[in-house]
Amino acid sequence: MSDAAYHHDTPISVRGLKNQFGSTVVHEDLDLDVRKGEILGVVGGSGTGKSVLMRSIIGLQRPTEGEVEVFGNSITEADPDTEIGVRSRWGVLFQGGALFSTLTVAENVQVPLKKFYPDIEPEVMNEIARYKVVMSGLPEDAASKFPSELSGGMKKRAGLARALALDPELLFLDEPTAGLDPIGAAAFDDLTRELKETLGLTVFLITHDLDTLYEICDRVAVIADKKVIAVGTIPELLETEHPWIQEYFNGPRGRAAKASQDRANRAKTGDMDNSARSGSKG
Ligand SMILES: Nc1ncnc2c1ncn2[C@@H]1O[C@H](COP(=O)(O)OP(=O)(O)OP(=O)(O)O)[C@@H](O)[C@H]1O
Repeated sequence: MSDAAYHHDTPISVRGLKNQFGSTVVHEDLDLDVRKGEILGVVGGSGTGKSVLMRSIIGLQRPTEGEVEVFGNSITEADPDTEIGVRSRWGVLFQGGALFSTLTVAENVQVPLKKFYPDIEPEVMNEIARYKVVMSGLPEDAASKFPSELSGGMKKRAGLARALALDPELLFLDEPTAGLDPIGAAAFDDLTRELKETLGLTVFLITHDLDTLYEICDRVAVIADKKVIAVGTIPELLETEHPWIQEYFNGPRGRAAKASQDRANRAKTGDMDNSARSGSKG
């Protein structure tokens, strides 16, 4: 494949990544490609460095070694201008939403707009913010509320509205369903899938939620032993012998999530009307 075609099909490419904090090596020789238009689930035990990987990709964490490219631009060696250009092409939902508590939801959504397009008229800013709020499944009146007035699920949606502010091509979600009840989590999964389909987004999604993996992820990358040890569809992953993968997907929670998806698939084809979420949370 030519370089240009590769970058077009592979918006994120990580090669030989190393991250070390003091004497603790979190990543060593980690490689990962994210394909255009996919939802890639990223899993791994606690502390395996999923968030550090995401921070390395979006340029918040300078790696000890290795190369990260986003849309063919080096993040690791970016000069400040390219970095800014690339940054406007992605949106990030951090763990817990990370909203500014002294700003309303609409003002939170406007933070990236003001940073990248400071000359937009205030009325247009307000209009865009309202549109993103509704697109994220919040009632329109949520725009004027403060984060403290929102439920956990609404805060996630507000964080998502902010992540969508700049019409990104790439969306980073760090444990979006953590702390949501099973119905709220399923609704958030549906929204993620809908946004991917309607906006053509590529999604990098860190999760412990097996239902999310089964329901919406096109492929799953597994982090263990400081690397991405496997990446593929869940059936492909199950063919590998790695004990962590086997325990994760074939353990009781993994089996419950699979059974729940099988039921949902049968319901879709009319066999049975039961699409209950397994409720398994990591
Ligand atoms: N800025 C930092 N300074 C020192 N150590 C750090 C820093 N950031 C992360 N770490 C360490 O790197 C390791 C990986 O952290 P990270 O938050 O990426 O894990 P994770 O896989 O996202 O975990 P979890 O599933 O629990 O959220 C942890 O041991 C953490 O303490």
